Amino acid sequence: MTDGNVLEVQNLSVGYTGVPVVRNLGLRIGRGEIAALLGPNGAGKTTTLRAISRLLPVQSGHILFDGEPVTNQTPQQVARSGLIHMSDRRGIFPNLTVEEHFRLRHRGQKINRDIAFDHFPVLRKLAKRRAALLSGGEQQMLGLGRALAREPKLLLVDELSLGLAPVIVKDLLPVLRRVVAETGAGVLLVEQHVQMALEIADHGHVLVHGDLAVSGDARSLRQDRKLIMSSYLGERVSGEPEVA
Ligand SMILES: Nc1ncnc2c1ncn2[C@@H]1O[C@H](COP(=O)(O)OP(=O)(O)OP(=O)(O)O)[C@@H](O)[C@H]1O
Repeated sequence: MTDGNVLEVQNLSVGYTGVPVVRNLGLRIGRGEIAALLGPNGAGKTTTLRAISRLLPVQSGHILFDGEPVTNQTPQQVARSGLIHMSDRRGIFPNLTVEEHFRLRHRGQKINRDIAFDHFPVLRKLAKRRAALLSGGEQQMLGLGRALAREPKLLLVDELSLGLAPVIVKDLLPVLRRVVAETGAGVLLVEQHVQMALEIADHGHVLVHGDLAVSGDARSLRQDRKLIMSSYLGERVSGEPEVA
């Protein structure tokens, strides 16, 4: 394993039909690190993930994955190099069994089912069950298990918690901590549960209306709820937030 950043985003602007919704974004993720990308609805979090996994064209700026510029690469190329995007749609096929999900290739890649089953032993027991009959939490384990089974160097996770009870999310998030510790992968996590995300992340970034409002280490951000809240509300966040 070499030192350095698994992801470096420099001055990234990206959007739709030529109109940027994220502007001049900069962030880095080192090997074995988790970064939480936070912010209110419509801030541009999903758009940022889609640009990094090359699903959206970049308007300006650079994306370096594992030290290599990937701004001109396709989603297939970056996925083959280990940049795995778990979208909020989860990649679940209701009529396929759990086991069949691991026989599907993803963008031509083989999937190592045992990695998923080791992280989520319950999936082994549910191997013959159709995905449509799984609970929301089990489906999310399947989606995350499938992403992990592709042995990511960088994993982008969009709203793992979508539609799930907080207690289930609390069980799922620590798996990411274990994965980065064991494999040296990096994770960029978009999450609505701010405190939970900051508990497992190393760094936090708050995006508001497409601009980075706050960046810092997760522990400090966790202790500064006022700063996070005022940034979500689009208030002044440089220096001391103005809190009544
Ligand atoms: N396909 C699209 N075409 C045009 N505009 C879009 C498209 N997808 C998203 N947008 C707009 O881009 C902006 C950012 O959306 P994005 O989904 O990235 O935000 P988000 O921070 O992920 O929010 P949420 O938490 O609600 O998912 C929003 O104003 C949204 O309406």
